[in-house]
Amino acid sequence: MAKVRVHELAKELGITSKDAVAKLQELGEFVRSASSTIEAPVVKKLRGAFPDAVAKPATAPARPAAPAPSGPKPGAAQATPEAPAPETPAAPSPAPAAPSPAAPPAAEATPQASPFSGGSGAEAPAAETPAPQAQGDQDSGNRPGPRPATPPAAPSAATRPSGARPGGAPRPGNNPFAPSQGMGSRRGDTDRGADRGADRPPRPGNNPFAPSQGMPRPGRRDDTQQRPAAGAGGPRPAAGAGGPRPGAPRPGAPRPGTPGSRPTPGMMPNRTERPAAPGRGAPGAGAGPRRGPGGAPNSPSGAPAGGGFGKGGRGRGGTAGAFGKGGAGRGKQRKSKRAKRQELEQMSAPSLGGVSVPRGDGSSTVRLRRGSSITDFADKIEANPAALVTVLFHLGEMATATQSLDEETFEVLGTELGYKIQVVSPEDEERELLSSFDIDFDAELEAEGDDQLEARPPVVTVMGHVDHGKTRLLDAVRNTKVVEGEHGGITQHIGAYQIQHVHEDTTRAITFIDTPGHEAFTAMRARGAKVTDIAVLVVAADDGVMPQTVEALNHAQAANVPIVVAVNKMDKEGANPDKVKGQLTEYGLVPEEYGGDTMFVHVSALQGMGIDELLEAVLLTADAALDMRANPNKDARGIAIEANLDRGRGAVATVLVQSGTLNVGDTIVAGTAHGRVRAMFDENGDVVTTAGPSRPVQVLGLSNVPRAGDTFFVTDDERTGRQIAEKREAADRNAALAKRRKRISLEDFDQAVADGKVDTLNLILKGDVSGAVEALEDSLLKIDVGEGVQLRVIHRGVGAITQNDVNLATVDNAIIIGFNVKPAERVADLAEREGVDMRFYSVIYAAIDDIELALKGMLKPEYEEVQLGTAEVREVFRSSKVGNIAGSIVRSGIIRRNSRARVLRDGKVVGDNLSVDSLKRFKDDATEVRTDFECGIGLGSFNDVKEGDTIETFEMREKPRA
Ligand SMILES: Nc1nc2c(ncn2[C@@H]2O[C@H](COP(=O)(O)OP(=O)(O)OP(=O)(O)O)[C@@H](O)[C@H]2O)c(=O)[nH]1
Repeated sequence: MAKVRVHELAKELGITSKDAVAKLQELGEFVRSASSTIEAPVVKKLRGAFPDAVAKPATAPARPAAPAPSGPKPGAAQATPEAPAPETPAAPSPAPAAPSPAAPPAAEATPQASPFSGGSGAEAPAAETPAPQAQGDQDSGNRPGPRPATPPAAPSAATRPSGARPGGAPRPGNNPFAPSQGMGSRRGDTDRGADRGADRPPRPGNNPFAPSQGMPRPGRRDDTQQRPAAGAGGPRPAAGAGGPRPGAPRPGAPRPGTPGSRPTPGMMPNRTERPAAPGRGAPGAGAGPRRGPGGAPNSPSGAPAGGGFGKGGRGRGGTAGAFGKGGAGRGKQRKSKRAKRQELEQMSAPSLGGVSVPRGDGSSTVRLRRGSSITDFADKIEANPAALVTVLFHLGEMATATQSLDEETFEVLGTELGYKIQVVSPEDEERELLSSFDIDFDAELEAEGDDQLEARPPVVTVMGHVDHGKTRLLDAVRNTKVVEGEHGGITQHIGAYQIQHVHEDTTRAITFIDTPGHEAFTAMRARGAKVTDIAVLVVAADDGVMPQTVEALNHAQAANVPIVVAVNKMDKEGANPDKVKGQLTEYGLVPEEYGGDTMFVHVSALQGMGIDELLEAVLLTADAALDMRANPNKDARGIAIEANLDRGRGAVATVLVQSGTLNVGDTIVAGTAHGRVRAMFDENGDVVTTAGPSRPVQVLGLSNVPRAGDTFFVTDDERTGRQIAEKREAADRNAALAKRRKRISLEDFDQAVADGKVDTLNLILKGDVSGAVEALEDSLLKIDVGEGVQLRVIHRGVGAITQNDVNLATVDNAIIIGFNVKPAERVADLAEREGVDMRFYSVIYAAIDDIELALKGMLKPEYEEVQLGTAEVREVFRSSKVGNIAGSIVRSGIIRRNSRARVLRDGKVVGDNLSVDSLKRFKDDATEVRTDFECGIGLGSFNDVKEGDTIETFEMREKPRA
């Protein structure tokens, strides 16, 4: 005969299992739980201990003493207030009472069960534990209580064997868990069966833990419990029935292995109760609480059916859901962990604009190349680019994820997120690029000893105010020397030339950059190139110091270039060199006779007077202030001075060798151009085969045209040259994209001031006549600009807007005002590339108004509607896919895809604010269709188009002011 179980005996004796277990322990007999089997002598002992006990039939109705089980449960006491009801119904079944010694935790689990009843059970973690057996019956498990429960119930049944129920005498041979009876494999059934124990208690000998019955081994149960993936998504609840097992996480405590201090989603306030759910406890315990609360609503009588999941779907759902999670296998569980980790990360990240992005510690530096985009930045900090776009938007800047951004924008974003942004300077970028090819010019220079250096000619740039005679002076120098030289005459202009001058009985060479004005200087400086050793500042003696004179000297001084002043037009009447000297003293150029160190030379470019003195002064200044030496015995390095594309010869570049010697046949890379030097010419058009330091030569053989200021050097092979050129090109492209965003524009000037980016509105004024320019400047300077902001005209001039103006605007963040003048196309392109705002006016007051409004932050762009074309609808084709297509003929102008549109019928607007979403010529997509051509026009979701309608297309253009 099968051994009897404690609860069966308890029932027989009319006592609770708990009492039975307690008594047994008292008697010195150790039993693990109410479901433990006991030997005959022990049975006898227990019977002896309750001599008066009257055995009750197993089928007897639940004892009214039912509460007893819940009573002793410590957990019951802790049951959440909302869930008292469940406790009572739970009572009928003493099973959950789990008074068995093995189940002390169950007691605690009970209160934890209450959340089930609380309705949050949908995610009841309880389910996790029994999961192994849940195998796929998630659905049914999710359904409300009345449905037959799913099989994995076994574990719960295990700990609350139905036999424990009062009166639930085991029916021999009846195995409620047996699959053969259509129950055993379904968890709900088992639960129910357990609850229903009074009716169908498992017969003695029936082992609900038997793996053969699809139940988890007790041992496995623990395994399951230890699995961290709390199905409910919250922190693992205390091990269900087992209460907090040693080593098991406290309810609400972070999971082991998770960053303990960080909150988990499950710890969020609205979920705090969930962890208290028992589900993850030992199966039995889990069942207990579930049944407890559940019993009430569904089965007032405490009838088992649905009792265990009394709270209907919630309880069950929770169980099944948890089963589902747990039972769905490790894959699902892992996913859950991952999801949680992500959630955790999200929670620890700052949220701006509703998105979460990782935050830096304020000191971590992120290096970005010029022209980097949000995506590049996101890559570096492992963030979602879209989230960064949102953050930036909330910081008041709009950009797409792939749009190149300028340094300021990155700084704003970086500061917000706790990162220091370091946009690599062009020089650093170049250095990094070259170091990736094992080229380090700095180290090379340092390694050069004095013995390797040889004297080289100074390189001179002539600068000065417009019309003060720069060109004439350069010509004078060249002509004088050419006349004196052996050559028949200079045949071409190559951007630079070298002359020889006898100085203190030695013939010395001087190289002149033959590009008058600031152009070469500013353009090269803008690229970080230093070509000029000495600047000759030309000041017309009859005109004195003018704004561009000041600008020129400012540039030269900023570049640390010594200045020699050529006081020109000395032949003219009214020439007043002393006035010039006096004026320049104010700018730090003090003549030697006044005790300073600046050489002033009186010249007349027109008459060729004072040229030798000027050259003398240049050499003296060079000797005094500079170390004019370079190593000629190495591969050449230098700078491109100017370049052009020649029809017959291809790219022709004038380069100035700065150190080393350039030879025909060398492979060079100059900016984004590369190639082998096919031939070299000097300024006289003569072929040269070598060019040493400070020597300008024209070079043939480059792949394309380098820009003025691009550095060049000799590479070991063509491949290296090509690779460097390509990398530079990519970097330039990015940088150019970054600049597309306007540096500063009138519309956003107030914002720039508010952001502290600027405090001065720099203007460059260009006009058709000097009177207008002066009048404009006077009026502008009279504008009341308010506090904290300044208005500065950094340059004014007569004539078209030149590249030089744009370069100046680039350097000084200025806005160019054109009064009755426009820039040449290439200049406009340059301005576009450099992000320089240019504005054109023909009425002075309009310009003044705009500047005034900009300073007050009130200048906003105005748009006007410009009609593009009209089309007459001839036939409407209906398409379920793309909506109606208007087969039309263009009557005027053009119909352009994506332009705005409206539909007119008998002169009345029947559809407005539309856009030409699709445009076809026959079957082909078209960007635009011209007058008298037929086309198919799709107006998006607007389908109310009819034959005879007119489709009018237009676009909004920024209205020119003035
Ligand atoms: N009398 C006199 N006229 C001179 C002298 N140098 C230049 N000029 C005249 O001044 C005018 C301007 O000379 P440029 O050499 O074109 O002046 P610039 O500074 O190069 O002018 P931009 O190229 O417009 O900046 C010309 O008409 C010259 O003939 C000089 O020494 N004496």
